[in-house]
Amino acid sequence: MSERIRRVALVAHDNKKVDLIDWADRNRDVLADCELLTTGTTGRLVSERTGLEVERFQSGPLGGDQQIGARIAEGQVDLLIFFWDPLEPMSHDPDIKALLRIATLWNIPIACNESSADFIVSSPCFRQYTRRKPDFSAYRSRPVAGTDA
Ligand SMILES: O=C(CO)COP(=O)(O)O
Repeated sequence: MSERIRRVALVAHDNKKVDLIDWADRNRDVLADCELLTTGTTGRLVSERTGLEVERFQSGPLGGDQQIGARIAEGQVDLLIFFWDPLEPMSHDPDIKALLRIATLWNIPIACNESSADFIVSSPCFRQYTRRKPDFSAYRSRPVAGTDA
């Protein structure tokens, strides 16, 4: 069944927030048609600038990346736009890696900068796409030495 990108997670580090809110403003019409999930400060800035409604989680350092990662694992996110900062070390680096890892694992499209975000929203796949959902059934029931007969 073909689907459209509907649930979009928006996250940006402080040095990239201006880039993200400018991008969101430029793509306001596209995003108005989507459910937006955001980390705390990013969400406040996006909604202040665009007037769009967003579902805001905790700020990244307080667990917001993990909350979005959990939504991805639950199959509730279609696209991750995450303008992370490649020049600054972050206190919550493990959470950032985890978010990027879980999005990769679940085959979610990820844009880490403006150019990639532009490519994704202008792609025909944005409107109609069948994302292959990975099959992890082997992980749910794999045999573990010493525990299985
Ligand atoms: O730190 C973040 C992502 O790792 C973003 O968090 P904020 O949107 O709360 O600044």
